[in-house]
Amino acid sequence: MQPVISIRNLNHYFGRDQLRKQVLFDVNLEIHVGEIVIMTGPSGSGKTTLLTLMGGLRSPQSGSLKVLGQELCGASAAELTLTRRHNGYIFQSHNLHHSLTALQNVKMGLELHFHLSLREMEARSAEMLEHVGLGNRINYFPDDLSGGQKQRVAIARALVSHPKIVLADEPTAALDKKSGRDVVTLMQTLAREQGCTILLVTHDNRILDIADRIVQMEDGKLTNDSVLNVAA
Ligand SMILES: Nc1ncnc2c1ncn2[C@@H]1O[C@H](COP(=O)(O)OP(=O)(O)OP(=O)(O)O)[C@@H](O)[C@H]1O
Repeated sequence: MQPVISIRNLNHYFGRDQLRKQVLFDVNLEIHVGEIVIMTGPSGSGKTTLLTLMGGLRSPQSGSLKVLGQELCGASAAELTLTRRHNGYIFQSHNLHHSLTALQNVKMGLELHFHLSLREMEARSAEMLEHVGLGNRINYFPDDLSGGQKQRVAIARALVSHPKIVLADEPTAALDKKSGRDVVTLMQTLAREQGCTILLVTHDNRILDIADRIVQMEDGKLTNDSVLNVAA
């Protein structure tokens, strides 16, 4: 079966001329449908850069990076935008809109899905909030929710459109041990239900066991790729 993400000889540079600095070196990686892959590595090793390239949030410069069969290296802005629509994103600081309720925040995850009516969007968003255990908080604003609850709203927003790929950057960094654990277990359950693929960047050793595979980044290079839950 074709990998969901296929990366070959990917290099990436920031800056120009004398300030040009290489941050990714000859990265090769394949991620398959339904896999949960965790990427770890020291600060500044290039994890977020790689994640944003895979998500179509920045343009790959050299090598090959295919997402769902689409080559992103040399892709147009319109093609990158299309790629972004296949993805759900979850970030460290949840990025919720403070002036919108939980329901309105989740509904934003459906706004590019033009075939749905407003009523359908609201119904699906409410159902998703129910699913993440916040059925009784749908009209709360983010400031009235705990850190773990906010992150669950962010998960609901990322998954409400049933994306094929979920990219998560340090989703537990701002959470205590129990909330962090709850959040990743929830991501794992939803991903299994929806058959989506997760790539999760983390420094949090407490959640490594949810991964099928752990890849290690060091100084812009992938140094290790270990398969864990072979039988899972
Ligand atoms: N927009 C940018 N312009 C210039 N350099 C950048 C930019 N973004 C990242 N870098 C540099 O690229 C390298 C990799 O950064 P990146 O954020 O990908 O690392 P990381 O492994 O995600 O780090 P952390 O774990 O601290 O988030 C670092 O040296 C960083 O300073």
